[in-house]
Amino acid sequence: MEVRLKILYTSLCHTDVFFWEAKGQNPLFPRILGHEAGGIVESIGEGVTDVEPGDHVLPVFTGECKECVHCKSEESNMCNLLRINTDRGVMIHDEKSRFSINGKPIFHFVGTSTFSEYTVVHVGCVAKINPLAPLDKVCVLSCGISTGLGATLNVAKPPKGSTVAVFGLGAVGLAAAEGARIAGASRIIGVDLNSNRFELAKKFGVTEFVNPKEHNKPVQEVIAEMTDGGVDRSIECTGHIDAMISAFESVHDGWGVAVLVGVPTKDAVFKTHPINLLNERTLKGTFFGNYKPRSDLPSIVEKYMNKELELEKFITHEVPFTEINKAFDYMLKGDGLRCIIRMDG
Ligand SMILES: NC(=O)c1ccc[n+]([C@@H]2O[C@H](COP(=O)([O-])OP(=O)(O)OC[C@H]3O[C@@H](n4cnc5c(N)ncnc54)[C@H](O)[C@@H]3O)[C@@H](O)[C@H]2O)c1
Ligand SMILES: CCCCCCO
Ligand SMILES: [Zn+2]
Ligand SMILES: [Zn+2]
Repeated sequence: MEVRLKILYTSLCHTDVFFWEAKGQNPLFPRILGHEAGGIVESIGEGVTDVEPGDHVLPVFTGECKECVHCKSEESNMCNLLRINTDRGVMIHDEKSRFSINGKPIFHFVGTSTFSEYTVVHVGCVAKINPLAPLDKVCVLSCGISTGLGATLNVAKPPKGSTVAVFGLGAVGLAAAEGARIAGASRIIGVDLNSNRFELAKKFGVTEFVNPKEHNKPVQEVIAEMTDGGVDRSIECTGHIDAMISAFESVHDGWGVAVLVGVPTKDAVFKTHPINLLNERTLKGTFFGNYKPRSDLPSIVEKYMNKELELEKFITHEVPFTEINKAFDYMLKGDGLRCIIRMDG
């Protein structure tokens, strides 16, 4: 059930950085990071029937076996067999790694490990896509852009004309904002500690900006004042617990819905007074925007091919693989959105 992929393009998501730093995550080294990518099937293993060598594919950090109760549910993408597991550094079939140096194993990362010219993944973690789709563009759909878009369209579901706040204006957050724009939100309020994000955010429909550092009161109070009691929907895309709590407490009582997307540190605790829930605010979360990777990704790629979805505006840098550290530098400096890493260089 495994396939070997030749990775042509990969890009850096902040999740890679969090697990590379391993400050708030369990360390598991040496491991090959990377999970947002595009490539071609180089060879297939026993049991594989859905793809064949030469197919263009997107690997995904959370898979779809199509057999379990989650895969058969219309509401869940949390596959029992292949759902995301950040602490597993081996393949599920034999609990061994497919990578080694001098006989010593190198661990996998979320079943993808795309910072490599070749990688091995479970076929359930591979979405076969239109071979005409440019892999250096659609690779960003294999994580961040689909996640942000889906967090809004599939999970927050803002009604037309509603108000939406997006916390964290990186690629994932701006994909969430794009989802709000597509859904017809009347106001999209961007929240970020880095005011340099605000200019670029305008391209994604963000029209109002709040930097929590510029206020001497909690940002949820600032947003409540701006919106007569709170926004209808909020999406958090930062990975920081303070922003998660603020995103929840910034939605309107009675009907507001907050969606958590950011990857929390292992010791994070979500603290809010229960009355904030009793007042009929709803708190949700999502991996991969609730998309089923193999079933849904091909049609999202088609939306891009049909010019119903823009991806170029999420791509701000490109480097050869030999200069991958520049991608980390850009992200750690908050410079740009997605940096494409070309595996041919
Ligand atoms: N749930 C999922 O399936 C999924 C998928 C992809 C990424 N993620 C997570 O989404 C988050 C965003 O990823 P990204 O690649 O867009 O990262 P990014 O670094 O490009 O963007 C994050 C943004 O959040 C801002 N920020 C940080 N702390 C903040 C705070 N307290 N208040 C307001 N803004 C704050 C940063 O300034 C930055 O602009 C990360 O935590 C990543 O791990 C989750
Ligand atoms: C808990 C890790 C979630 C990772 C999502 C892919 O960026
Ligand atoms: Zn990611
Ligand atoms: Zn399943």
